[in-house]
Amino acid sequence: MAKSKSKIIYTKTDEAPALATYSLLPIIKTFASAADIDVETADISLAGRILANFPEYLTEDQKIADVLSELGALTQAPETNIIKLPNISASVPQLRAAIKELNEKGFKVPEFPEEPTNDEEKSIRDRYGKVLGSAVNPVLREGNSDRRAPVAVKNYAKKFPHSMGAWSQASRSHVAHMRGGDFFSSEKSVTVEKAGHVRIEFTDKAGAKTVLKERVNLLDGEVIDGMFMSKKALCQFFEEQIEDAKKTGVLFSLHVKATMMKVSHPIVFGHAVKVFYKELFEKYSTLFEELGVNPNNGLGNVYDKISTLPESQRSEIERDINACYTDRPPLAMVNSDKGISNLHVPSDVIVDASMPAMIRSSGQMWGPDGKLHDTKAVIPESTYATIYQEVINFCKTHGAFDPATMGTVPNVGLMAQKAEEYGSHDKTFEMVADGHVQVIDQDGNVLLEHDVEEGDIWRMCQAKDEPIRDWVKLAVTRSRLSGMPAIFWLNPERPHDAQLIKKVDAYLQEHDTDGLDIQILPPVQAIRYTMERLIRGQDTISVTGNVLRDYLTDLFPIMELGTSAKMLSIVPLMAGGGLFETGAGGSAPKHVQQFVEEGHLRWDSLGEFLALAVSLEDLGVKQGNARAALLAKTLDGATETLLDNNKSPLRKAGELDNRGSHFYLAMYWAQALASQTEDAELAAQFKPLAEKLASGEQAILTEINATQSKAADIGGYYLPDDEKAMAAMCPSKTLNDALASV
Ligand SMILES: NC(=O)C1=CN([C@@H]2O[C@H](COP(=O)(O)OP(=O)(O)OC[C@H]3O[C@@H](n4cnc5c(N)ncnc54)[C@H](OP(=O)(O)O)[C@@H]3O)[C@@H](O)[C@H]2O)C=CC1
Ligand SMILES: O=C(O)CCC(=O)C(=O)O
Ligand SMILES: [Mg+2]
Repeated sequence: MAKSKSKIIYTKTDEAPALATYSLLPIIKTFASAADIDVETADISLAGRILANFPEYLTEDQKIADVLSELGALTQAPETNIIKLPNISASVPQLRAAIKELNEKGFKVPEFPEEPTNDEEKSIRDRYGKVLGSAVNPVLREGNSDRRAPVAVKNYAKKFPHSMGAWSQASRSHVAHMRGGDFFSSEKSVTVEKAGHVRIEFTDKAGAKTVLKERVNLLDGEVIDGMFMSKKALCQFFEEQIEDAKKTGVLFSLHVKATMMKVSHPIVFGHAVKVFYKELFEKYSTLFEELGVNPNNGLGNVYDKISTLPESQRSEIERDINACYTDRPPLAMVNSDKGISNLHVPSDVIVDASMPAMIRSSGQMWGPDGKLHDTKAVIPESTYATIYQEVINFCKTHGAFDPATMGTVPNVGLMAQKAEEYGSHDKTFEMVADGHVQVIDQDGNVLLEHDVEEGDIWRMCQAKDEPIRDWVKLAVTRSRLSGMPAIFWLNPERPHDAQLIKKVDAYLQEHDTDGLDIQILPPVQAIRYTMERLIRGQDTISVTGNVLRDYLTDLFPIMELGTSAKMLSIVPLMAGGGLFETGAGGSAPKHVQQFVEEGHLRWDSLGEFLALAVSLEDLGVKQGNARAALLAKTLDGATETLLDNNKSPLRKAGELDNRGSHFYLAMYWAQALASQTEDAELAAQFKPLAEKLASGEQAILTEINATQSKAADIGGYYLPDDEKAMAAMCPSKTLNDALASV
């Protein structure tokens, strides 16, 4: 029987990585075809996902398949090999902007009904709910997370350390979190022995019952948690922190994850907006109600909604917005030139990336005056906020970390099957009245319960047993392979962690841990221990739940490497396949802005190079494709050469950018293939390309440079025009012709 072709699925996403793909994919396809590998693209962009969910609004030729669901199904097949680039986890303002662009391009998808008034609108709202926020990653991540800095990348960072802002002991920057009334203080957790199901029920003060969720299926040994955040405590906390920032003269900044925690965090964000602009929301409560202002979408939503009002009324409101600032502390700014603050939209400041960026800049953020200032970083939920204060304390005592000498902190993260908080969205509810929430099993036993008040955010989380077992195994495997200690960041005083610790203790027995240093420490101690080692150049694996996975895989890489985009980010799928994520960062919206204005894309595709190499290696091992293995080896060599020769993109127009960097990768890869001796046929195939690229170097760079320092037209933001984007991203005829000749 003929051996079936190997296949890599390469995702088409959004913003900077999508732009980079126009330039990188032709190179990847050229090389992969030599090993008989099909590289198939899969559109999981925000625009693509909107179109796939509303076929009946589209003409026949506008319809596209629901690729995300197809990929989700494929994660269960052992031969699956997916390269996943970062995508937009859309906030409501982003979703609206994408819908508007699609409408303008003739795709008649419906408006997003924020407050549906009839069944049809409700159904549209629900369907958009599947597109909103972090809607891709949880579908594809059917395995746990293995994120680390490859040795070559780490060595490069040590040799050419990026800048780190100095820390002063006099810094007044700090983290503020709640001391009560948050999820941490109300968490309850149980492990269910046998598979079954639960329902979530709310009973109001008058005894009337509402079923919040009819059925949640549970597997043997599943850990479930219930918890809530008190609206009163949260708003009081915001009030106190705003006052304190004003009194002490530091910037006020809010760090949440409204994109990934797509139900609970927009509500938290909205309360911050309402408290900060209290006088405004009080004075205009009726008008804002009529206009449909939703503070959960930020102050930007107020500006949007009042834009239709007559000039005089609008300027009065704008004056009142400005008046709020006199009694309030200065806000941390996203763009001080344009007056965009931290509270403008919920997707501009995302805690995983924003806190490390602040720590890297001496604990400071940009103020309204366009200067850096000490900052109060408000992270309401205390469960994980405490680790950032530890980092700040550490930097104040020891100074900034030094990328030239510091060790590394890889992460093994519990992530599979929507583990923990990041899978809680369909079980998160904003309480409509005071009352009582219960989680009741199939036999009528109450497993979890809480007294709640109107406006509280209640949620249930799940962590399944098999993923936990697989996570423990991955931690042991990584510790064995790397020789590094592995620390489970679990707090015995936290109910959920106490359940996990029992399982970790039990599952560790299934492995040979002789000679390994495996410990369980609460997060605050774990980070202290890790940092003490880190400044001595020692490496420590963090083994964490899903939220800390997210936080730490930006925090440490941003300090160690300058960006988390340079991480190897592997998800060994539990069904046997592989999901290879390209770094741990996001889709870098600022880079697109620069490309469109200046024709320079500073996006570094190193994450893509690394992911491609492990994806090829996986095909080599699992499908016995020797040429794939050779491509992997030579690609790794080419990436190292690229780093050694400093051919990563630089920041300014006129310097080497993403496209130029891709050219160098292609040249080094072709040269590595041409000079290897394991496969003479392959060497002969790539020799002419290697020669053409080497002799064409100046011409290629000149052709790319000619497009720099001027605006680039990509024909759209959420749905770029393929032809225009391709032309903008592949401007070198010499390079295009050379690739086509293979
Ligand atoms: N896996 C996924 O799908 C993920 C998706 N996201 C989504 O991405 C979007 C943006 O998120 P945000 O929090 O701003 O985080 P990003 O990681 O996208 O951006 C923060 C900064 O990190 C730097 N950066 C990130 N990637 C690269 C790269 N490849 N090369 C060079 N620099 C890079 C850039 O710094 P500088 O500007 O200094 O160059 C960038 O401005 C959001 O929609 C978010 O939901 C976020 C995380 C993961
Ligand atoms: O899915 C998302 O919204 C972000 C994912 C992320 O930040 C991560 O995996 O590190
Ligand atoms: Mg992250």
